[in-house]
Amino acid sequence: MTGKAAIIGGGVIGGGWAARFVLNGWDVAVFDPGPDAARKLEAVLDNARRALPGLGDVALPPEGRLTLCESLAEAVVGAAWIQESVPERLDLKHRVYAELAGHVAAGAIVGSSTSGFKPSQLQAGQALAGQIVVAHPFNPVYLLPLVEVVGSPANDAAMIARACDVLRGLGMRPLHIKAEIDAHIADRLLESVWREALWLVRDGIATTEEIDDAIRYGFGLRWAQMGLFETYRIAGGEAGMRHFMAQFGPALAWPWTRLVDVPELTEDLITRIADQSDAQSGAHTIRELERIRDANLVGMMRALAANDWGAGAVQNAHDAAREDAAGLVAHADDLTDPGQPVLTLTRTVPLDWIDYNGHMTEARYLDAFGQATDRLMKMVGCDAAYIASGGSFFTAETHIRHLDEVRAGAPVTVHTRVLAGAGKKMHLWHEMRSGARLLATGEHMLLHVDLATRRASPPPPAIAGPLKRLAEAQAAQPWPEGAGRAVGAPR
Ligand SMILES: NC(=O)C1=CN([C@@H]2O[C@H](COP(=O)(O)OP(=O)(O)OC[C@H]3O[C@@H](n4cnc5c(N)ncnc54)[C@H](O)[C@@H]3O)[C@@H](O)[C@H]2O)C=CC1
Ligand SMILES: C[N+](C)(C)CC(=O)CC(=O)[O-]
Repeated sequence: MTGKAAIIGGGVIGGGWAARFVLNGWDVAVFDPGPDAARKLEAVLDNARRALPGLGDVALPPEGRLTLCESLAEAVVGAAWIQESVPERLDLKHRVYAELAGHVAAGAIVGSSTSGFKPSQLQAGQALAGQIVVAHPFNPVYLLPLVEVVGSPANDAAMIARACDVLRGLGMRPLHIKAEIDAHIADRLLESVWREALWLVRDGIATTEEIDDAIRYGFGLRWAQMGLFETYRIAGGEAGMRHFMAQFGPALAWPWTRLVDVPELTEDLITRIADQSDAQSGAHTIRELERIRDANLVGMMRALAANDWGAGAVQNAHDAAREDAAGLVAHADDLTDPGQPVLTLTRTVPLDWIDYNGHMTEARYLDAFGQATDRLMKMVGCDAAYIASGGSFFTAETHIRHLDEVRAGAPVTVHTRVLAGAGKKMHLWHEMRSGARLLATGEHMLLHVDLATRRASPPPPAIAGPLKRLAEAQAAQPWPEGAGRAVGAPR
């Protein structure tokens, strides 16, 4: 699902929204009267282009068109989604909604990025009330999937469901919060940790860096993949959550937190925090820190995707929903021209595939060819259900030729030929390209295996049939240059 989105306010968050929409194929119009808006928007987009396209295993659609508009009215013409991302001031947000009222289409959704206002506060006195909904994202909006969606009685359920569908189409994870509350869910949690941290700095107990270390070397990593309660369930040992509650429940009555108290943000405290933060991170510009953060997030989220877990599972669902549009065919018998090499991979080189030479590292060629092999297996019927039933293919031999280099952010495809597919054997030939450039070839011999005995065995007809048909259809193609070759000079 694509269309046109209008972003009102193109700062940290509006810029992130613009990037998420545009990189998912939407046309985007931004209105921001700030003098520096165009430069800041480009800087966010540059970083987003570097990080997001490689996050998933399936290529994103071609980028939409991005326009910076002179007026709010111009930006919202024809927009199906308007995302208000102006500063966190209710009077300002109200002024924006009032101006939108004459220009927004009847079915359009007006999402607000507000960190803390309730939807009924945003909607109060507004002609567009029924169209306004909280859509609270997390920075960087182009990478993090969570978006808190909060409506009020003024919104009908179908509109909220439609809003969630649009957000899912952008690869996001809408969390529909059923009751209105100041600061929604996530900012309540963040605010409580922040308050506690401010006390620790104010009282001279820890520096900003020590507090960050306490998070990032420990529980921050746990939270990133399991959150709070699932983590504590495990901390209760085999007896689980009840035991955890019994052990740590009494601590709730002890002075472990100053949560109800807020330290006064005196000039002295602000200066202390700003100075400590400069000492901690001042060696990097904000844009450099964003790139470091993005590379870390991409690596972590791709690790989560490998386990189909949490934020990684959201990315996998987005990839799966995009397969058709990216030209990937589900089953070999559905190919329009099975005589041609089959598209088995179309993706962007992700940040975590790059090595010290500044190009895609050798192990990732095998990773990419492995993904292509997995798809070919699936296409001939060797899918997850079949593997769970006790059969699969094992790779017996691989020969990769590295012919040209490729850098992060480059689009790559793999097309695959079945050189032989009979009996227990499946002989594959992969060609990896970036555009017309041939980057690598991969030749792989696989054997069908009975997973109970771990021994080679002939595949059942449901797999042998499609594999044989594909091999026969491609047999007329000339033998690929380089196939069957040994490494090094002939002896
Ligand atoms: N910064 C963050 O970490 C997060 C912020 N938010 C929320 O997103 C919203 C925006 O915050 P940021 O992007 O951080 O602020 P920001 O200050 O980076 O950007 C706000 C932008 O709005 C523009 N602006 C001001 N008045 C405008 C108007 N009348 N029409 C159009 N544009 C106008 C400004 O020129 C500026 O570029 C706030 O509601 C905030 O609570 C939500 C999630 C995270
Ligand atoms: C600090 N903050 C309240 C603006 C944070 C958010 O709203 C969400 C985030 O990205 O952390």
